[in-house]
Amino acid sequence: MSAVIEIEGLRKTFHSVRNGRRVAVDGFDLLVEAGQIHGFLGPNGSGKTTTLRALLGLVRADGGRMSVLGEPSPELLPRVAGQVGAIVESPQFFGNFTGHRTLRLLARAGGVPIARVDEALELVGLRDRGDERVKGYSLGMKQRLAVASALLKDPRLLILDEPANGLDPAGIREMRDLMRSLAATGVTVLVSSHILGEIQLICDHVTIISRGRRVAAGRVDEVLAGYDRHEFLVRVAEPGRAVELLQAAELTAVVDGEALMVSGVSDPTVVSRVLGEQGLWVGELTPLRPDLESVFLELTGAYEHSSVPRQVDGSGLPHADQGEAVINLDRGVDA
Ligand SMILES: Nc1ncnc2c1ncn2[C@@H]1O[C@H](COP(=O)(O)OP(=O)(O)OP(=O)(O)O)[C@@H](O)[C@H]1O
Repeated sequence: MSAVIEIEGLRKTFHSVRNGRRVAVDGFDLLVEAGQIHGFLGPNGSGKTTTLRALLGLVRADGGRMSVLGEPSPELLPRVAGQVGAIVESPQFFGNFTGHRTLRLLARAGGVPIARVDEALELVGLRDRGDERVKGYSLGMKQRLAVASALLKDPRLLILDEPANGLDPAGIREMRDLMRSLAATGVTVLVSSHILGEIQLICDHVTIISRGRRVAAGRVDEVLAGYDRHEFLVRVAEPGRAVELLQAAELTAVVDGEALMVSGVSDPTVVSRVLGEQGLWVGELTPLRPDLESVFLELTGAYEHSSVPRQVDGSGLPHADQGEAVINLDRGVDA
């Protein structure tokens, strides 16, 4: 797989008279490969937006190397900007313009064929509503119009910062379906979010950031597997006696309410055999798999209170000595 985004050792500190010195990104690494739907997860203020803005040349990084589609970013980002769609700040649209007119203007400004407007509206499911004024759109429709604007260029890479923000469950579902259908067409998607369930449903890969540092990265199932304690919830008639029997069989078991928890179990049939042999019949034996939320809380919650978050091993991250892509968001570069 080829790298679509590579970030290595990104650093950014903001200085202001009021807040003093604030380290937003502290040696952060990110690798997004072609075809991935990559979730970029982190608590509020952990550095997600700053990372994306630095990647796109909207804020000047203090250190580190970045590339987009093989071009060093932000220096050579313009070379690939036409292949990158990004929504890093919620775009503002004129309420009195229709969705179609909005995209026509953007297409003209960006040198994109007007025929692409209908295609983009189709892709985000707004083809039938394109002639309505934007002020009548729901928030979810406005978000989809924003995605359509990023799709005008027919990008190979789509970067979305918190696209589900402010959406109701139906809007979130629409956004999820949209990302899936885009990925099915071969677009690589990097999506930042703090809505963990969504990331778990949509993304195949994830990078978790805490206090400006990467604390986990990889395939979602592999990241989760790393936190699997092989725990099972067991229901039997006599939990106290069951715990004694399991402990005697050298298993780790504790009473948990009316059930018991057994951990470190590689083969759950051992649990039912040990108990069954003593006449205790197992009524339920449920594996307790970690979800992204528990992993996220463990990684970010715990480290929020430690002095320095652990930086995960950056192995597998090639040095970013190639190029990048830039997005025209009509913004200046923050110092
Ligand atoms: N322009 C700025 N000036 C000063 N500090 C900033 C600026 N932009 C971001 N920060 C600070 O940098 C840190 C990281 O912010 P950032 O917006 O990148 O986080 P985030 O993960 O995107 O958060 P959220 O999910 O709340 O958007 C925060 O402490 C924030 O206050």
